[in-house]
Amino acid sequence: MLHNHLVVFLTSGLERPGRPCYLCGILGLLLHDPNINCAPEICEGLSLLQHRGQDACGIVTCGPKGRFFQCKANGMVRDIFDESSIRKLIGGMGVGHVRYPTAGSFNNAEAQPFYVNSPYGIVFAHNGNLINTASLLQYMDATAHRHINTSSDSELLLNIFANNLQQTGKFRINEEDIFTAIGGMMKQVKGAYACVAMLAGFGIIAFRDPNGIRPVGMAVRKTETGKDYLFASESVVAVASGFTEWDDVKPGEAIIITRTSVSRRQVAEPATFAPDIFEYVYFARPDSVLDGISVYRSRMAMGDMLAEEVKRVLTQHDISVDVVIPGLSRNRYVGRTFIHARSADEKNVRRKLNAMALEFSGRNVLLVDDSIVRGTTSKEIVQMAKDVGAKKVIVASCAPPIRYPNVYGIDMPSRSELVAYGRKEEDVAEAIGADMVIFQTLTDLIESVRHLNPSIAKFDCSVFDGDYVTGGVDEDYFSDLETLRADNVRSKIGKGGGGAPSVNGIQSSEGVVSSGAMNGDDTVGLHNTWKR
Ligand SMILES: O=P(O)(O)OC[C@H]1O[C@H](OP(=O)(O)OP(=O)(O)O)[C@H](O)[C@@H]1O
Ligand SMILES: NC(=O)CC[C@H](N)C(=O)O
Ligand SMILES: [Mg+2]
Repeated sequence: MLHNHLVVFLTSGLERPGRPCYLCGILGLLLHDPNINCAPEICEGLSLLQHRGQDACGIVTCGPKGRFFQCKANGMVRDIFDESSIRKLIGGMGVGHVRYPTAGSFNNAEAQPFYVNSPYGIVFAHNGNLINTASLLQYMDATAHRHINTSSDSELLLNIFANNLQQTGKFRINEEDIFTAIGGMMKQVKGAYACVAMLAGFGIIAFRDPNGIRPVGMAVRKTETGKDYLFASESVVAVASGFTEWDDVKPGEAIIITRTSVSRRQVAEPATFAPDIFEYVYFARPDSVLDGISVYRSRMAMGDMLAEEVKRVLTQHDISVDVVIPGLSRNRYVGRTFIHARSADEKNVRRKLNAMALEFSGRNVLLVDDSIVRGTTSKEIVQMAKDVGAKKVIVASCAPPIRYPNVYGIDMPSRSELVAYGRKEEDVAEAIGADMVIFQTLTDLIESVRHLNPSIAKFDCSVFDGDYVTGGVDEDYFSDLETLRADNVRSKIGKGGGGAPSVNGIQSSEGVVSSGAMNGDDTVGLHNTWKR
């Protein structure tokens, strides 16, 4: 009975079209017919990836004479793009991005895709986070003499790529040169990066870091005249747009697609393949299949395993549970508010979820959630259950305690904000006001994902165990990350940033000089305001 309830609860979020969280989504599209504009489809695809990042979004297309057309700014896909801006994005190939920053700031100028004119004209979209930015910046400055205009690690990564391409010294580039350049770049950078790039008048390119931490895959669609190609963070985009043969980009692999050819090559030395397990716990859409693993099925398995653990712990403590939620009713029409202030988040939980007195009153309640990060949500729902008369409140978490920061592209609070940081499980229960908290074990979590594709030997579980698969993450880096995060939170709150930014939309006319409407951000950088 308990077992069934748990499974029902954990899957109750599965029909949701996406989850508010903090990451990035990337997309590339090449239509066989260059006379058909790809922007409407990229826009559709980005809206399917919106759950991966809600801070900024953008599309760059490549039209006749290899000319780029750009529209990007802070805001959600529905805010930035409308019929008029989409119509002006000309060309049959393009790149799209949805962003939540993990490096740099919330500045409009850091919205992606990024562009550099030399060599050849490159457009670039990145999901992930680099951990050796300090030395790379030094190299850019002292050796490569390339200017980086923002604090975004993605702009830096693009320039490292561009510098490697430059070194091939060719008048006209070919696939061999591109593979060589990406291989060179992979030797220089450390961290997580799933990327989609576009070379003016040439084609689109996808590559993934040697550990394959963040996802990206490819799919094909046959048309009457030839084949269209798609790159996307998640397979859900392919399925929704009639693409088939989804194929994950391999760790350390690069794929180049032109109108006439598809070339793929392992460009990095072999390394441990370790996709981020948090994609399965929380981030990815349940209807996606990442690295051969159905997110939906992995979540079902997590529910099964957690149910067993809960039964074991409750029996051990001789506690019985009368009701397992769903007993909270969710308001589906409340979006993210982009406010990180504790009090505001608390209020948001109450706007989103409401406890039903009938289910809770006088009973021992088991509340189940996918994860406990800062403890804001669980603390509030425990209090809500108690307010309507629950006797004992036990919280079960589908993820193990999160005790370490994420350095690979997920915006996680700094260590001191993590409720499980430096706390034993009993202390976490006390901090969130629960009578007991039961976490999924890491072994069970790994098993519930891994059994769906046993060929994956390891997952990045660093937020749970502090083991960073790339190595090279030192104390200085954590401190810098925490300072940056605190600055970003301060500047966002300082701007009174609640509610999705209201942005009017942007477009460039000719060339790639961006123009954009602002959401009150006072730093313009290379991003200009465009009024419709
Ligand atoms: O301990 P916390 O800091 O509160 O973080 C944990 C919560 O954050 C996520 O929910 P979120 O409200 O972001 O989105 P959801 O409604 O899609 O679950 C997650 O599902 C947990 O409920
Ligand atoms: N979440 C992400 O993947 C962010 C990408 C990049 N690090 C940025 O901050 O823009
Ligand atoms: Mg939640």
